[in-house]
Amino acid sequence: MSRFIVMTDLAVFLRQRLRWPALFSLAINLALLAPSIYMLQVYDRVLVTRSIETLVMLTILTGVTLAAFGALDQVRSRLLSLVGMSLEQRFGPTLLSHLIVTNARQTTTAADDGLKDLSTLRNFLSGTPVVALFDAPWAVVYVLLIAAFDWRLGLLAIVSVLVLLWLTWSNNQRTRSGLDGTLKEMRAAGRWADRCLANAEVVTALGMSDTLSRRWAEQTASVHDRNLTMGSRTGVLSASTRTLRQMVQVLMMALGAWLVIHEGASSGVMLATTIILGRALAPIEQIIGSWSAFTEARLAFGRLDELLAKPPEGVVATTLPRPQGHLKVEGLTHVTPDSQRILLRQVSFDAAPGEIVALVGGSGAGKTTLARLLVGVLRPSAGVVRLDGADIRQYDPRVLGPALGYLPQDVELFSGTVAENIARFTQTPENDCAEAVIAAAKAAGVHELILRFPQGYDTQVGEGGRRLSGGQRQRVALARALYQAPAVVVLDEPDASLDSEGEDALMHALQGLKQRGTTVVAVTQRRRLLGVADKVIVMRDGQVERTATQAQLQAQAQQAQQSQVAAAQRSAAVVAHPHQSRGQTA
Ligand SMILES: Nc1ncnc2c1ncn2[C@@H]1O[C@H](COP(=O)(O)OP(=O)(O)OP(=O)(O)O)[C@@H](O)[C@H]1O
Repeated sequence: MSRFIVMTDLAVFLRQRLRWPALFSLAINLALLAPSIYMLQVYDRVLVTRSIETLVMLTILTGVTLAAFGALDQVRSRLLSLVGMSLEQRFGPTLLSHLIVTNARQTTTAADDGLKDLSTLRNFLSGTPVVALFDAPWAVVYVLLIAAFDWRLGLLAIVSVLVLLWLTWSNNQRTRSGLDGTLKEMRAAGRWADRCLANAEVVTALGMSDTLSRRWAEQTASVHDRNLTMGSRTGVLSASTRTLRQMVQVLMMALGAWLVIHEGASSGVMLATTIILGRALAPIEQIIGSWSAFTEARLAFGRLDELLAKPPEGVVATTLPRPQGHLKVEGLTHVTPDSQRILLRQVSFDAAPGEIVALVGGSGAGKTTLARLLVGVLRPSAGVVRLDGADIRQYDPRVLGPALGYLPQDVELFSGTVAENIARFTQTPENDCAEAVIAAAKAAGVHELILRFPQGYDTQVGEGGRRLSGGQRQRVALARALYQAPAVVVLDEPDASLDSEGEDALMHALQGLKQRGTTVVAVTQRRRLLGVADKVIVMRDGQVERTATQAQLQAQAQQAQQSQVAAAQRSAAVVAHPHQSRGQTA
């Protein structure tokens, strides 16, 4: 169905919420006619009748109307700010969830752009340019009013409005693509700076701050150049619009004066129509003056609308029960969405509850990619990951999330306490999850370590978990992966930063998972972990090179040991009886 027929949530929300400010604009624009009517009455009535009483009455009435205008204008601004705020509250969480998922799937390079778009739209709604947008349609009413006084004055007003509208349109055509490009480049430069700041540690240690800053300056310089060109174009247009408006008002006055002289029209009409025309043209002039704000808001709305129009991932009508952990991987292939590079090709294997599968292989073999596909972070280009027979995409994320444990290669914790991180931030005032948190920590063999922290489970881990050491972070993250006893646990190099105590704890944790019937898939390079694996999958260039069971591995190891022993015996025999050995060989 066409998107023009189906109004998206965002469009519906804005349409509903902007109704009130639009209604206030009606009252405000009516009130703004007061000075023109006042002038008309003073010239045509008060000065003719010389009635002070009428003058006082008219002045009081106009004063009251203008005071009402002031109050209404304030309320309208407040309403618009409220719309902006509620926009962020209403769509912020949905948008962030969308962005987290799209960022994890690597289908976008700009996760935070959506939130920036939302604040652009909010700022636009709270600013002055939007007011001009509400006032601009009133130009039609003002022009008709002028025409009601005299058709020639009306004609001049129509021509002036049309010329200004044409200038606005041509400005849009000329700056549109340029502004789009500049805004995109500005965002890319902003993201570059954000990455530099996020990696401040390595940037400082390696003395890269000057070179990276220079790269950022180069990126922004071209944007500034284009901004300058665009700004001067808009500036020229804005100045011509202002001049044109003044000239048109002079012309209006001149035509009015001509009508007064030749046709006996009232001088009140001449002044009133000039003021009304000024009112009609002001919002159009303002729109041209703040064109970049309009373009930014339009682009932000377009992007948000498109993003929010997509149904959120994982919405399923039939909720499947929590899986038991029967994992089956069928012909999994993954191609990067941007470069179309094949990272994984036709990978298949299965694992039963209580089995430990070790994924091994050289750097870049595709182990991490496979781990990401198993937990649904990446979506396969072909093939399927099944849990208890169902494609993992058929599960409601609220069911699948707690049933999965994932320890990524680069562990990041979130600012909060150790307990909050282990509980995946699910604590509520009614449920502090303490029992489940301690159970997970014990299962991960990290309980004692946490008790040694200054505030135990309530220790703040700092941004990204920086207040903990690499090994501590990894062990707390393992507890997070084991929170609420998931059915399947995927561990990407869980032993990477562990000391011998940590390794012992990990081995113990793996034995515990096995006993509890948890399915474990672990990427590893260490022999020790291979010792507890039921199955070892060797990967190479994104493909399964070989699969071996623990029995086969042990048989191989035994064979290797036997052949080593045999070789050693042969060498020993050669040393002891060199002539015999030579004779045998001959
Ligand atoms: N988003 C991406 N775009 C393009 N190539 C990618 C992307 N992610 C990973 N790769 C490439 O895919 C290949 C497999 O990467 P992966 O991280 O799965 O390897 P790995 O076996 O886990 O390696 P390591 O043991 O070094 O962590 C690598 O050659 C990597 O360069």
